Amino acid sequence: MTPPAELVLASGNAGKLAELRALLGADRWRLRAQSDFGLAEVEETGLTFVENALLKARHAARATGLPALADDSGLCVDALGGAPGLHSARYGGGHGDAGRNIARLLHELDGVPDAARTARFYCVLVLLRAADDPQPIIAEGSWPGRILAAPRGTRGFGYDPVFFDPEHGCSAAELEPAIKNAASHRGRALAVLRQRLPELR
Ligand SMILES: O=c1nc[nH]c2c1ncn2[C@H]1C[C@H](O)[C@@H](COP(=O)(O)OP(=O)(O)OP(=O)(O)O)O1
Ligand SMILES: [Mg+2]
Repeated sequence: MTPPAELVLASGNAGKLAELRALLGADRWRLRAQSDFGLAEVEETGLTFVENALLKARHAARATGLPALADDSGLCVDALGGAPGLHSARYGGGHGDAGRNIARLLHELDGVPDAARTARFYCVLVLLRAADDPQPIIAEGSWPGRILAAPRGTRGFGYDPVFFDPEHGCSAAELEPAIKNAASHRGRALAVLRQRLPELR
């Protein structure tokens, strides 16, 4: 039995690492956190989710010499013209401060009726087999829902407490991790990535 191949996750987000580890399974790939290598986060100067994910994957692959998987994702709210979108991590002013991000989102949506609070989580995954891989594998996934008036649930991370999943009738933060992974933008993107990379099947 060949040992699982090592893959560095080009992310500083513990919630993404946990979900991608669960989604990939430990038998075929050993997903290493970039923090294991003391890697600082790269500045996300891209104008699209794809560009940012490519930036992150290239940076981690170069620094570690390993194949790299990056995730750039965000919450796109229709009533806000798709915002916070690419800027989801810094929407509240800090970086990755879910409390401030949610507080600003609820403020911006104050008075907007339920029917007009539609949104979707969006995720782009990029896998590079090596830093100079000329054919990055790119996959995307989208999860439709709507924004609650107040947070519900304690599971997951980021905007999960205010993201209502109509299919399950609860917030993403009220879902068991395996159920969220089966429904989420990240789970859907990984399913597409698997189809494009035999080694992931
Ligand atoms: O399943 C999710 N459930 C809740 N919130 C989520 C999810 N997926 C992304 N998000 C939010 C978190 C962050 O505010 C932004 C991603 O920003 P994004 O730059 O891709 O991630 P990040 O800065 O947290 O870590 P990193 O860039 O190192 O991967 O969207
Ligand atoms: Mg980021």
